[in-house]
This record gives sequence, structure tokens and C-alpha cells, in this order.
Amino acid sequence: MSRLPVRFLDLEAQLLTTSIEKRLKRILEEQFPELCGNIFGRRHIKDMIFSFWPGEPAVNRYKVGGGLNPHTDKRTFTINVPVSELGAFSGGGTVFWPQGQLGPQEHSEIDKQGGVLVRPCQGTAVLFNGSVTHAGRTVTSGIRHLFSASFNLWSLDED
Ligand SMILES: O=C(O)CCC(=O)C(=O)O
Ligand SMILES: [Fe+2]
Repeated sequence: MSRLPVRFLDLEAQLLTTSIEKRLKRILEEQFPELCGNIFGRRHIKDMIFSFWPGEPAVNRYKVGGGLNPHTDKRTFTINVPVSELGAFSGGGTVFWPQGQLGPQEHSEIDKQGGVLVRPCQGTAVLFNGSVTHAGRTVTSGIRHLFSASFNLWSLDED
């Protein structure tokens, strides 16, 4: 698996990322105000600032045999958006395990036993919290591209 930080990609990718960030904050604020209150200490988050994991937002590129071992992302949230059409590759997708059932660990062969495989179509975002163990399932043909960003939200004004 290789990662292409969005900041090294073209203007279209930067604009798409900005629109993903805006939509994400709007959806969280409008549809999950209580969750925002619990997590961020405020229900209005549109003016909050993203603090991303280094090198993110990024586009992950998985060639045949590429995948990602089970891990947690350790930020408040991660948003993943498939860039590839589902028909562009076989295998792939993200496997999630119920919290606490599987710690981050090395797997030579990613085993989705006990996990839930999510293989959404192009453009369908998946949002999860930073303590959920997940893995990128091995791609068996074609190439899979996935937009991925793990983040916290910060406020400049203390209130
Ligand atoms: O490949 C996937 O579906 C998961 C990607 C991922 O977990 C990550 O980039 O941190
Ligand atoms: Fe991850």
C-alpha cells in the first residue's frame, strides 16, 4: 500500500477534500448535535479546525497483494471515502471488529474472521471513531484507491 498525501495532489483533489471537510462538519453538527456536545464540548462545530494525522488527508493506493494490518487510528474520528469504483478491484474493503474484541496486532494474512467487511461504493463515506480496530483487506486484482483522513477538531476560542 502506498499513500499519496492530498497536499501533493492537484487542485481538484484539494477542492474535493475541502468539500468533504465542510460536509462532514455540517452533517455532524446538524444530525449528531448531542454526539458533538459529548465529544467536542459544543454542539456547533462548523468553525472548528481539523487537526489531521501527519500526511493526511491521503489517498491510499492498494495494488494486488496490498492491504493494511489491523490497527486503530487514535484520533477522534476517521473518514474513509472510496475513490475507486467497486468494479476496479477484487478483494479490498475495510474490516471492522467490535471494540475491545481484537487489539491492534500484526497479521501476515488479514483475517476477517469475527469482523464485519464493509465494501462501500465509490463516494460513500464511512466514519468511525479512533478506537475501533479495522484493517484494509488484501486486494486480489486491480487497484483500489481510498481517501482516508483521521482527525481531531480544535477550537481557537476557549469557551
Ligand atoms: O484500506 C482500508 O479500508 C482502511 C484504511 C485505513 O485504515 C487507514 O488508512 O488508516
Ligand atoms: Fe485506519
